[in-house]
Amino acid sequence: MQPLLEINGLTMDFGGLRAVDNIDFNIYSKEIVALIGPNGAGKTTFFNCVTGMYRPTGGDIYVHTDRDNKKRVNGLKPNKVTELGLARTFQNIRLFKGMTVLENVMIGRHCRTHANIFSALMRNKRIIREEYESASYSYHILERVGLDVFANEIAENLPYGAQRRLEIARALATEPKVLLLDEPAAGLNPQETDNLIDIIKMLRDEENISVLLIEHDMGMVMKISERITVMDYGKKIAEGPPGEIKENPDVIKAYLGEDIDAQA
Ligand SMILES: Nc1ncnc2c1ncn2[C@@H]1O[C@H](COP(=O)(O)OP(=O)(O)OP(=O)(O)O)[C@@H](O)[C@H]1O
Repeated sequence: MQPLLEINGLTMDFGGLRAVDNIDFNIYSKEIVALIGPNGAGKTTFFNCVTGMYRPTGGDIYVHTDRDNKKRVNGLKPNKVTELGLARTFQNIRLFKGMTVLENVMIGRHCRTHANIFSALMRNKRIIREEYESASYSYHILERVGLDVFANEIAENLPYGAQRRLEIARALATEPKVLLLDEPAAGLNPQETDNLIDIIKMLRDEENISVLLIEHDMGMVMKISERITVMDYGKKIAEGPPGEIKENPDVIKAYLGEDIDAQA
């Protein structure tokens, strides 16, 4: 089976610091995979390389566009990476706070429409139709993540947990094949975390989206992941199903006595 995302020997140096060290990683259709590791292990740098925020110093990143074709992602701008089907959220919420919830999702939709500054000024028939389609598609996404009731609210007035879901909705508007979530459960209460787990599973089961998440909430990681990749000091130190990872001596050592089993 072809992976959706194929990464070989990914390496990222910041001066003398090797933040990501020769990582191989694949994600396949309809998978939920967690990327874990202690603080500073290189997880966010890995995301930044994959999504075009950083140009890796070594290795190859490919998106399989169909059965026989793959496109090299290294060095592409973030918007081009998004067009290839990779979307992400960030550790810190990055919404357009003064805009409505629906408008925030419509902005995410932009990479799938043809609007530009000139066509928007002209407001020809095609643009008006596209705007309408973008609004109704975005509203549908809000329904999927349970935010449709807030569609016309200003984003910054939403409760924190709903703002986190809105970030996911905005990423979904780009029609990703793989969704990369950077600490999606940070700051959520247990009920909100359970709700997030349901949303992620729904995306896999009903929208055929694969999800790669960085997460420190081990309870969530163990509940949701089919596979876990563990990084430490930039290297991949383990990979496997949750049951194996919990028992892996290298992983236990990397967490320096943090009892990942007890947190699960
Ligand atoms: N832009 C940068 N310039 C220089 N060093 C960086 C840069 N970004 C990250 N680093 C360093 O790279 C290493 C990996 O950082 P990274 O943020 O990727 O870790 P992480 O696993 O995501 O950590 P956390 O779980 O705390 O978010 C750290 O030593 C960090 O200080």
